[in-house]
Parts: sequence; structure tokens; C-alpha cells
Amino acid sequence: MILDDIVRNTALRIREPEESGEKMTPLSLKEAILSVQGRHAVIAEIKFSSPSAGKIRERTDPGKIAEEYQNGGCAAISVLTEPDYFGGRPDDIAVVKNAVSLPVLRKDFITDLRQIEETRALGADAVLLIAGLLGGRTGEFVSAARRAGLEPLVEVHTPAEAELARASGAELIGINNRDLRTMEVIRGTTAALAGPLRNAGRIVVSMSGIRGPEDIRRTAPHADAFLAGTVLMSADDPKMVLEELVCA
Ligand SMILES: O=C(O)c1ccccc1NCC(=O)[C@H](O)[C@H](O)COP(=O)(O)O
Repeated sequence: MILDDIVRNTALRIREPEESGEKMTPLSLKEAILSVQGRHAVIAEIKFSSPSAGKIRERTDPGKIAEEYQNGGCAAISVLTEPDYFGGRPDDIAVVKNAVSLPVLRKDFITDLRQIEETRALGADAVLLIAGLLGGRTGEFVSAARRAGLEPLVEVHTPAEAELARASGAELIGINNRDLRTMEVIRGTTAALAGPLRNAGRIVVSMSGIRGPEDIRRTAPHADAFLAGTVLMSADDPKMVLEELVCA
């Protein structure tokens, strides 16, 4: 019956998109994190410079970096689009989206609701919202992101910010080990803040300061995923370093 043929062909197309020349629709960021089995879920970040590290890497095609990350087994890609301190460009989102079939998180310093619509228009799947910047408006921005079809990842660094994030309704909460005001990295921040968030059913992403597999192993009891940037962007072989983190 023709319907059986259509269903069979569709199943083949979905299972082997490369052969059919079609790209798989990526999982959501939450699904991508939760679907990782037997290894660590790592969000691999593209940033060419930063206030704490200075210039990290010559600006090159972010699509090529994203391909290396995808080949290294990351769960998703984070893209810094801020130009002045991180060497990013908003258009990097589309370049990365065209290069890989992974969820793409837009990282920038969102304080105006128009940036939510901009993030959607750029083609991102998820958007970083920093509780330390948004304060009592965090919940408003979480709702706006969802209305725009974006997954909010709310970043925190203190107990008060963790409570803001929990109350905002965000399912994904990033615990930044870096104090964004002082640049100090305290790797125990994730362990210190994760408990109440995970008890509340939130998915915790440990961010910043990951230098190698040992940092992953030490934090793994407290986090569902990890976000790493400098250790990958400064490596001669980012794919190899990423594989070490994923398999830590
Ligand atoms: O990375 C910085 O120096 C920085 C300074 C001020 C605000 C934000 C900053 N970084 C954004 C991030 O959260 C990190 O890029 C991300 O967590 C990855 O951190 P790392 O692996 O230590 O590069």
C-alpha cells in the first residue's frame, strides 16, 4: 500500500539524513543533554577572546570550529556573539547552525527584550539569560524566550541568583564558577549551589574554569552537563581535548 511505502521511506530518511542529503532536525538543548548516555554532556563554546583570557584564538570560520566540536562528541554548541570583548558576531549563529546538526546556544549580554527577538531571528535554539544582570526581571525574560520559541538557560553565581533562577521557571540553569564581576573562578561554586536546584528538578550546567578531565570528574556528582570554552578554543586540537572531557 502506498502509505506503507511512504512511512518506510520517511523512516529511512530520518535515520540516514546524510544519504538523503537532508539535515536532521536537532534535539532541543534539554533533550540533547538528557540523551547523552555513558559519557558527559559537554556544551562546547566558541569564543575568540575574553576579559579573563584576553585573545584566545585568531578569529576563523566558526562553522569549522563547530564541526570539530560536533566530531568531538559535544552535546551542543555555545556561541559568544558579543564583538568587543569576545570577538564574536551575531551572524556566527547562522554559520554554526548551517555547519552542524546540534542545538546552538546564543551567549550574549541580554538586558533588553528586543534581544530575545533578535536571538530568534538569528536562528539560535537557546539563549543565555544572566540572573545577575536581569535580577527581578529574570522570569519575564524566561517567558519571553519561550514565547519566541527559544530555550532559556539561566546563569547564576550566588545563592540569591540561584533562587531567582529556580523561581523563574527555567528548566536549564547554568552555575557559573566564574564571578563575572571579578573574573575569579571558584570551581566549588557548582557543588555549593547545585543541590536545591537539582532537588527542584532543574537541569544543572556547570560553566567556566574547566581545565581538563579531572575538573569534569570532580564536578560530575553535582551537574548534568558542562560548558567549556577556553580549554577548547586554546587547544591545538580542540576535537581531541573535547573527546577527553566527554569521556572523563
Ligand atoms: O570568560 C570570561 O572572561 C568572561 C568575563 C566576563 C563575563 C563572561 C565571561 N565569560 C562567559 C562565560 O561564561 C564563559 O565563556 C563560559 O562559561 C566558558 O568558560 P571557560 O571554559 O572558562 O572559558
